[in-house]
Amino acid sequence: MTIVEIPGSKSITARALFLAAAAEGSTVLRRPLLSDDSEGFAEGLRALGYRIDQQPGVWTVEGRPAGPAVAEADVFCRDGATTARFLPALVSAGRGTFRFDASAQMRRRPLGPLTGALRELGVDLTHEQAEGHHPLTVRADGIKGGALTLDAGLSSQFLTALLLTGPLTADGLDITVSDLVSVPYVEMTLAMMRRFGNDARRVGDTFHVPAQPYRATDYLIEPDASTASYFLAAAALTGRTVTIPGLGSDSLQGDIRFAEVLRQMGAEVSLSADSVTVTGPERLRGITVNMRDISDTVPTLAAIAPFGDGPVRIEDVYNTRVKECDRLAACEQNLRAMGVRVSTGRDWIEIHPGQPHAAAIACHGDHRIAMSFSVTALRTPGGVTLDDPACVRKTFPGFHEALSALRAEWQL
Ligand SMILES: O=C(O)C1=C[C@@H](OP(=O)(O)O)[C@@H](O)[C@H](O)C1
Ligand SMILES: C=C(OP(=O)(O)O)C(=O)O
Repeated sequence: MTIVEIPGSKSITARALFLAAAAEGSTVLRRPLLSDDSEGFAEGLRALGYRIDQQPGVWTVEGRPAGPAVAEADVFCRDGATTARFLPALVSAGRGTFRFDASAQMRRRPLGPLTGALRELGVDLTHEQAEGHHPLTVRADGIKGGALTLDAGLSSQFLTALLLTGPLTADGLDITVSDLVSVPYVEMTLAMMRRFGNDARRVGDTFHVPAQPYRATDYLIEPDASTASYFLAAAALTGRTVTIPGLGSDSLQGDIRFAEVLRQMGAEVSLSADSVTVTGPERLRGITVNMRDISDTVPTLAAIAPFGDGPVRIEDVYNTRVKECDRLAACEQNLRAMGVRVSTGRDWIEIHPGQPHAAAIACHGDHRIAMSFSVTALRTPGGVTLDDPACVRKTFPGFHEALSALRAEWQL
């Protein structure tokens, strides 16, 4: 049995930073993620005048319920969609002129439903180039609040940004959503808002957010369940056993359900409140699975799918086409390059059984493509080469070292 320590959750770290910045008092965050996304989020807050003390394993954030400490700022959001979507909403509830830009990759990703909603709430927001994309400028003068509608079919992060901001408005928000994807991330948002003292709740398709101030707290960040998926998949693929401590049925992260997907494929899975263990079967089974709730693990599943005894079909994942890259297209391209038969439609991918051969993998600057196909390499004679191995820094800079340690232990 191999124990793998997984770094902190990207999504929980981003929310915790937002909530701590907006809370009355000083918040202690334990075991935050150290990666490009989380560093970028913290750097963005600092540019807005928030004070964050970063010690190894412990970040302390001085909250400012009234909003940014500066009247003007320029924030670069790197590749992080949580930074690029949550921070413009945060500043909108404050006062001042704030410009946001992001990497070329992030500039391509959608923002329109969120900026449209902020405008509906009276926020003066202008896009500098393409409508609905970075760069943008917010001239903020507080938000009164009220009712609004939101299309969350491309990303749940639009809703999370508004939910997190709701308590900072004068009257609170009532947000009615359509076509919501990635529901577990919204449940995570509500659960974390509760931990910081706000009783936002969902009734049907409407989210009610009272203007109830956030209070500082002491918050322990869980290991990242999407990152865990690569190590659980590695066990499933090689017939080994991997245990991940700190991540189990009590997790706030929907992606822990990836273990259930592996169970359907024949792996032995045991889940306690705070750990998960996966043992790979003799032969993986082909399955059909809807991954709308856990779409960050689509590339992980696609990468081990050729080793099934029948086709693996992944459905209802259109929005994986607007992530760091078009992930259905990237999975299709790379599996084909390895000689695997694969087909895709608007919101699905189907992968047929076959032994992959060595190939050069096009990462498209996407950490999940790089990490997923590194797992395929464990059972690919000749392995793979990645055109951009460093792109894993977005969520797990130490990924390659961690996977090499597994290889060494398993003598692969
Ligand atoms: O809110 C979050 O922290 C996230 C929500 C999901 O995005 P979508 O809602 O765009 O699917 C997920 O893919 C992303 O990695 C993190
Ligand atoms: C989609 C992802 O990130 P982001 O927060 O940039 O959307 C991801 O980490 O897979």
